[in-house]
Amino acid sequence: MLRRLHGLPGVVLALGLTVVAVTGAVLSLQPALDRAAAPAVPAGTSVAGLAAQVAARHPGISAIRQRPDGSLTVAFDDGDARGVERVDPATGTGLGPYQVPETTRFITSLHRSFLAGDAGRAAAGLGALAMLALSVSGMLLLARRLGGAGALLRPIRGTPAQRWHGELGRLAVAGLVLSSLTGLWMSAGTFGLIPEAQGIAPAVTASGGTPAPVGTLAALRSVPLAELRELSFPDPADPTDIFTLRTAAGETQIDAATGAALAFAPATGLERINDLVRTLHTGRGAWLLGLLLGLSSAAVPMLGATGIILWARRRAARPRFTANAPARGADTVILVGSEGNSTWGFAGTLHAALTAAGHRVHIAAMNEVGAAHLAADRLLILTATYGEGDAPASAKGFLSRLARVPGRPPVAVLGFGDRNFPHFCRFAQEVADALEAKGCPRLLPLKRVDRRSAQEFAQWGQDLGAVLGHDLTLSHVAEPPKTVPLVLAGRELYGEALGTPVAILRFQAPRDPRTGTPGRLPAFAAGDLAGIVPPGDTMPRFYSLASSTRDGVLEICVRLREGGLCSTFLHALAPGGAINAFIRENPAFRPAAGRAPLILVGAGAGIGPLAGFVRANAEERPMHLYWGGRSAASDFLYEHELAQHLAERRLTSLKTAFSRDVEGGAYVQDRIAADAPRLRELLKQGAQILVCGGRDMADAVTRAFEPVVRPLGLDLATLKSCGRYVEDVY
Ligand SMILES: Cc1cc2nc3c(=O)[nH]c(=O)nc-3n(C[C@H](O)[C@H](O)[C@H](O)COP(=O)(O)O)c2cc1C
Repeated sequence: MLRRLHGLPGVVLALGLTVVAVTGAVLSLQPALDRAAAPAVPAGTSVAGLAAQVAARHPGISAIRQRPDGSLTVAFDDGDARGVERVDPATGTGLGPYQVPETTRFITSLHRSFLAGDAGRAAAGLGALAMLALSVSGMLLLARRLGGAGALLRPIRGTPAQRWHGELGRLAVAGLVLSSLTGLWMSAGTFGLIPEAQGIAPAVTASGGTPAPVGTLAALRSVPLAELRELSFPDPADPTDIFTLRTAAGETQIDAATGAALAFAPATGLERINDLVRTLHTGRGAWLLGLLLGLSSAAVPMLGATGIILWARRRAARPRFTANAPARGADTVILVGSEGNSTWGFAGTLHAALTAAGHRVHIAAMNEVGAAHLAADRLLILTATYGEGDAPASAKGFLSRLARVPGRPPVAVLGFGDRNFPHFCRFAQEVADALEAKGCPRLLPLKRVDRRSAQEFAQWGQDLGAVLGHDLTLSHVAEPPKTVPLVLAGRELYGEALGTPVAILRFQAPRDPRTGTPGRLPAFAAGDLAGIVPPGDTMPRFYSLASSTRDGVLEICVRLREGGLCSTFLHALAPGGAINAFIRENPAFRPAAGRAPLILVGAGAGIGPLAGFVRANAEERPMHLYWGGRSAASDFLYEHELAQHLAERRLTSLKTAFSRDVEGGAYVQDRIAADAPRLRELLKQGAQILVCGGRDMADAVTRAFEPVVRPLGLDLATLKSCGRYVEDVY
């Protein structure tokens, strides 16, 4: 719901809001410029003093105004000359005619009404309402993503578009909320939705005597010039007319002959609110606030652009289902937890089979769980597991939402995972436990599907059919991922002497056969994953990328595994040989933004993405690499490149450990333990730790880091939860 409120309306309104925000940002400069240009109002000058000086030059003076930026203007009609003139507050001398530049007038009109009169003014008012809704829903979404309102200042992880959108959003949100609230108030005033602010001045009777010189009037002599808002002069032809003086406190009517204050109408509460709202919206009279509001508004085009990218990506990734029954009234609800979309494919097969069997079936992402889903006759949950047994993207918010949603339908949970991971289907287990704790009866025991096995899925379908009392045949044919062809451009082989060959493979896009021009690589960054489908199989294998598109090659490190279909295929590939691959973004495994030091830890082929991070470090951010191999002579991957990076300061320090070397015989975790004091110093500076390699190495490294971080009052769980300890483990 929240995402729907934020997503599509944001995209639709992006252009209109950009116009309002950019013009607002330009106008916000005005108060600071005006303030710099306006002559200072000298202390000790009274309204009477200035009025006398100006009246001496302009016998037909009708009003003096002090504008919010502090400048003074005089309206006059002297018979031969008339107009509005700026005056020096110290001497009352004229500073030239007052006029708003044509460009400012144009920008103001664009800002207030899109140059379209009342209809445009109404649209701008609705725009302010939309901006308010987008700001609030955006912050709620960010809080949900970062782990609650208390976590709103945590580092934001994800793709560049996600990071920019989140960072800019939280920087600008206060200014945008203030601008939109005050803009809404002013719009409501324009359309008469707020009652008249002005108090009613009491009826007074002037003495009718001969007007005294304005400089002598007591009620004007007692008011400092700095407090003046406006002084209206009496009509010289009407002896009963009076002076009207407006200050922030209210309106005073003054006898032109005696100089006595005849009546005082204090400013109403509404007038004071209007004044405050105008100041808070325009920054006039508060130039610094104006600039801050302007900066917030200037973020809107970028927020719009990154928002559109995020929305389009989410839309493209969302699977489509024909005949999805509405959630309300569905007898069966399928909720899906997926990151790479394959689980959606299985869920689609299940949806179609159940619908064909006569059920009303609704399918949705686990993150969307709501009361209508839990009101169904039965709930079927299909979910993948990632990382340390974590939730996939479409299920990240499920457990926290589940606790708040009422309803206890009978459930069956089907986990999708990979037995090669130590936490096989751990998230599915957590979901099943949470549902049981909530009191949902179990329709079927938790079932785990290994590596997308169509047979295991079909078996579960039979079990489900037995419970439902009808046949349920689930024949799922996985949709192959969209791959691009790549050709091997170069290879380096290490570790042969040890019987554990590791190859660095560099691929390029094939050349155009007609023109011979090099093809374009897909977009990727070091640390993302390349999915490679070996010939004769449908299951992709994932390899961490050691390069980014900018390097002009797709580079991976592959260890030859005994009986491994894909690694055998890749090691046998000759230069010019072709593969089919696709990119899976891996935003969780990237250096955090900023200049805090990075501690990179890896072993064997796990050096790939770490070498990629170092290679991309042109800005010489402190990077410390700990890497473990078997033998310095045989499998020191990237040896020469790393030496060059050290010389160029892309790499700050390198510590290696070789397990098979006679004098060394050490592992990477030994280097961590030995370097504890230095690592503690780096962690005090906010260092982030990135670990890549096999599961056993990663566990040993975790154990080695525990005593390193403990004296700092830290623990690895905390570092992991805020993205300062991230792993890419296989
Ligand atoms: C980076 C990565 C991490 C994974 N971590 C686990 C894990 O910890 N436990 C597990 O059982 N499966 C793990 N898997 C396997 C996925 O859960 C499995 O491939 C699943 O079918 C993916 O479904 P999806 O395409 O819908 O996201 C992981 C896969 C990848 C690519």
